Amino acid sequence: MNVSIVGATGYGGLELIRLLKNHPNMKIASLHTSSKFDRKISENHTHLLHEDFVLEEVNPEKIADKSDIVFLATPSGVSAELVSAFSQVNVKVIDLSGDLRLKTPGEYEKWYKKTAAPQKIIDSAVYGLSEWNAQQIKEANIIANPGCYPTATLLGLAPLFIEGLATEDVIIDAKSGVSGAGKSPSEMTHFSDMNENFKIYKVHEHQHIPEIEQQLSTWSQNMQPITFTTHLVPMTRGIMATMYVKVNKRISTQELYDLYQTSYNSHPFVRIQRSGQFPVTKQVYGSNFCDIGMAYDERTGKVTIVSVIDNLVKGAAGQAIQNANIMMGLDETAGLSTIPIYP
Ligand SMILES: NC(=O)C1=CN([C@@H]2O[C@H](COP(=O)(O)OP(=O)(O)OC[C@H]3O[C@@H](n4cnc5c(N)ncnc54)[C@H](OP(=O)(O)O)[C@@H]3O)[C@@H](O)[C@H]2O)C=CC1
Ligand SMILES: CC(=O)N[C@@H](CCC(=O)OP(=O)(O)O)C(=O)O
Repeated sequence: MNVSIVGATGYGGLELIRLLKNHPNMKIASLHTSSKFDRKISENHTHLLHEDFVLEEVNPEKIADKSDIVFLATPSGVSAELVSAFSQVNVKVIDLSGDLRLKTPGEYEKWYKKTAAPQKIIDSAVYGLSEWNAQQIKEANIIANPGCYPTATLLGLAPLFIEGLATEDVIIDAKSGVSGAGKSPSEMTHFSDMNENFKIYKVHEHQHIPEIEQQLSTWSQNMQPITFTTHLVPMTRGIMATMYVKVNKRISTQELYDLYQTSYNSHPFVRIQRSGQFPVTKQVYGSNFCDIGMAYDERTGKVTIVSVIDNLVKGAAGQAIQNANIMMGLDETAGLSTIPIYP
């Protein structure tokens, strides 16, 4: 089947190209951006030196003529505008931005400070947390691919919430590599400001707070606001979310491990660390894995959970392809079974 990528020159789009190159059932039919039309993608991205793709402008009808699926790897605000046109032609949409994730347009406008997509489109978009929403993803025409931090966080919290063990006291302390901020340089990501530095940012105002709360509230009736902080660390890729959850009964670390193993044993991209051990970001680098470790603290009655992903793969392009596989009835691992890059 054929696919097109809008936003192909961005970090998420380039990662889609890298992964789709080895996909056994999907072929890239066209690449699109808002600039550099008719130029080869390799002109600016020399790692693609021998790839012949020529960049095109965005024309939904022409894209639908060529492709079965379009990936929108565009900044927030863009797909809210584009998606209506795509919904009127015969093509499935996977949106990597935050535009279609929040079910209430007012919430989107409050956190993203942009105009929301039409309610009808938001209603029809399925939240693409692959491991927990596969049934709906199979039937969807529009997927809202989860954010990078929410992917790591929600996969790490799901078993505790679904099992009814979590209480209202949830703290999520998350860190990201700089590619999470996209390709445009800014003061925050400038090398000399970033190198040998460690920064907290968007305190109490990160746009992923409502996304995480929205999904947690589908698993738990008495959801309370979460504490969620984000940090930028001097590495290119990788997210680590360290989570602290007060549980409503004593549970051993071995029992927790058994719960997580059972929850994820049919999900090839979630790997549970040996009991009492914790993952590092490098063990998932360049791969679609989410690795999780956890332990119970007898002194506080809290569980510490650590979840790591590559923000550009499981946090963006990889999960988008996993969702495309599920939507199209393919093996969910198709094109994604690469081993992480190490060292
Ligand atoms: N980076 C990450 O780790 C993650 C990103 N995301 C989300 O995925 C989306 C893409 O992120 P990322 O790749 O990092 O962003 P980048 O800023 O790196 O890339 C954005 C891309 O969108 C294109 N673009 C911008 N405006 C338009 C437009 N009006 N029409 C068509 N194309 C347009 C740009 O093209 P050009 O400049 O060539 O015109 C560029 O190719 C964002 O919404 C982001 O929040 C989600 C999870 C993780
Ligand atoms: C390191 C870094 O800056 N990361 C970005 C993640 C952006 C993102 O993925 O945002 P949406 O998917 O919600 O558009 C951030 O914290 O805003």
